[in-house]
Amino acid sequence: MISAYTVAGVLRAESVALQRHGPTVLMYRAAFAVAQAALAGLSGHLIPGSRALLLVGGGNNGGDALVAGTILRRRGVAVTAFLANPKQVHEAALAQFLKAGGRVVVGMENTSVATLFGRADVIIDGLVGIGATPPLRPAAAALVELANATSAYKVAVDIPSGVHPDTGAAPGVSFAADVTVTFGGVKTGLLAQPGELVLAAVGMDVSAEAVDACSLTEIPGLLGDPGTRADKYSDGVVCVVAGSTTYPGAAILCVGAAVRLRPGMVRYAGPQAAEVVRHWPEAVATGTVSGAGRSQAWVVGPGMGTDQDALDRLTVVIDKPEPVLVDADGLTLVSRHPHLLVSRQLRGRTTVLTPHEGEFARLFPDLDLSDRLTATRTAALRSHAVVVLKGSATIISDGAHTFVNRTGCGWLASAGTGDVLSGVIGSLLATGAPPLTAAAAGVFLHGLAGERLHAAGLAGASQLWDHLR
Ligand SMILES: NC(=O)C1=CN([C@@H]2O[C@H](COP(=O)(O)OP(=O)(O)OC[C@H]3O[C@@H](n4cnc5c(N)ncnc54)[C@H](OP(=O)(O)O)[C@@H]3O)[C@@H](O)[C@H]2O)[C@H](O)CC1
Ligand SMILES: [K+]
Repeated sequence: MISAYTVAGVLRAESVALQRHGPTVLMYRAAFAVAQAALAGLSGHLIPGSRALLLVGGGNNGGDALVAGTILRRRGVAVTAFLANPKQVHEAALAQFLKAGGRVVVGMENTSVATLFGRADVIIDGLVGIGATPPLRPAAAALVELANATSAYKVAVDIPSGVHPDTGAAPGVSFAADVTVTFGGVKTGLLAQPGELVLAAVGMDVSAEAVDACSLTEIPGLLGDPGTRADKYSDGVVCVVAGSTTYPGAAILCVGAAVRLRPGMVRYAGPQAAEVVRHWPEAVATGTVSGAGRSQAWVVGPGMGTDQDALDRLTVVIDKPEPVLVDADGLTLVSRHPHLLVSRQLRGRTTVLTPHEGEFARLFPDLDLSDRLTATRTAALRSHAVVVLKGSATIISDGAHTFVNRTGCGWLASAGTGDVLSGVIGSLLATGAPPLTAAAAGVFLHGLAGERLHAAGLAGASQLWDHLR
């Protein structure tokens, strides 16, 4: 997890840095980092003689690309700059680039455009940075589309063009960066972007501007040391209300994650009690929520179905004073019966909601998911809950603070992994950890477990619990 900054914050820090160092120094440092990323992407190619294509817009982002191209040129790379708008270009950077032997191309009617893009080993996107708002204008969008269709290594300067620097929304076409080299501080809009992220310290101090401080140094403290526990109840009991005759697996997965993450006491309440105990003899299982006994946190919803019986179970859990995590079928039921959440809000009780995008859209139909950061923040403010919007970059927000998780891998979107995540977060909630911390740490650990499994050549939700810690 990393700290991120809005454009307004970066610009405030930048104005101080500009006074101290001057624009040329900042641009050179930025460009140097971009050139390094491009050279790293060219590894495997012979650097002298390899081809770089610069997409150059009219602002400083284009200037950065031209200076990076100048540095590459001096390393023997054949560099061509495509000027999106020849009437507006960073003059000083262009002069240096030409002096170093860079080539300039203007205009899409040029017949060699397709060859130019097709032959490039690396493409550097300096069309727009933080001074522009998407969608891209047609000329820039056309260049991005051409670039995205190639297999060249793609380096974005500061932010992939077409992506909103604050929100990550991409309302039109956007540059499909393999790596983004961003300057001074990570822009909040980058957090939810795929691809590698490199932060280049160009000499500005953004420390006063952090909006989303994402540090998970507290994870070891959350997990605790089993050897120091007074007894099995002392660091919190989680009760899982999940599963049904149709979906027994959800109960096993959810309980399993909780048992493996913090093997204190895990309770289960529901129709799969016998099955749960068969898999997890350490769990205390019962058929009904009312018979479950005291717990410090509740997880409700995975695989429980959406029938009357499920609604009855949900209603009992929702009434609990302890923190409640609602997932999966629980979320579907809440979207049909919104008063259930309102009753928790009115009493100031802690709730964590863990929707994927489909469930989110049912819960908050008016929120625009093309801007996932803002949608999650707004949902959290509106529901007085911690909202975990699952996806390739899971976003966790309580409305005031927002975390974006970058651990994980593609197959974590498969069936059952959400049940494991609920068990993990529920188990952390039972420690008494602040709900935002528990949710963010849970998502982080779950992603890490996925990465470890992937590295071991394995996949599948039921393997995840072995790799949680
Ligand atoms: N933060 C730092 O320390 C450093 C930042 N640098 C780089 O500077 C850019 C920001 O540069 P700026 O000149 O403010 O703006 P941009 O280059 O991002 O964008 C302006 C150009 O984009 C055109 N534009 C605007 N909107 C669109 C659009 N929707 N589609 C296409 N083009 C657009 C705009 O054209 P106008 O006609 O509106 O003028 C400009 O041509 C930052 O991101 C860093 O890369 C420093 O160089 C290093 C230090
Ligand atoms: K860019």
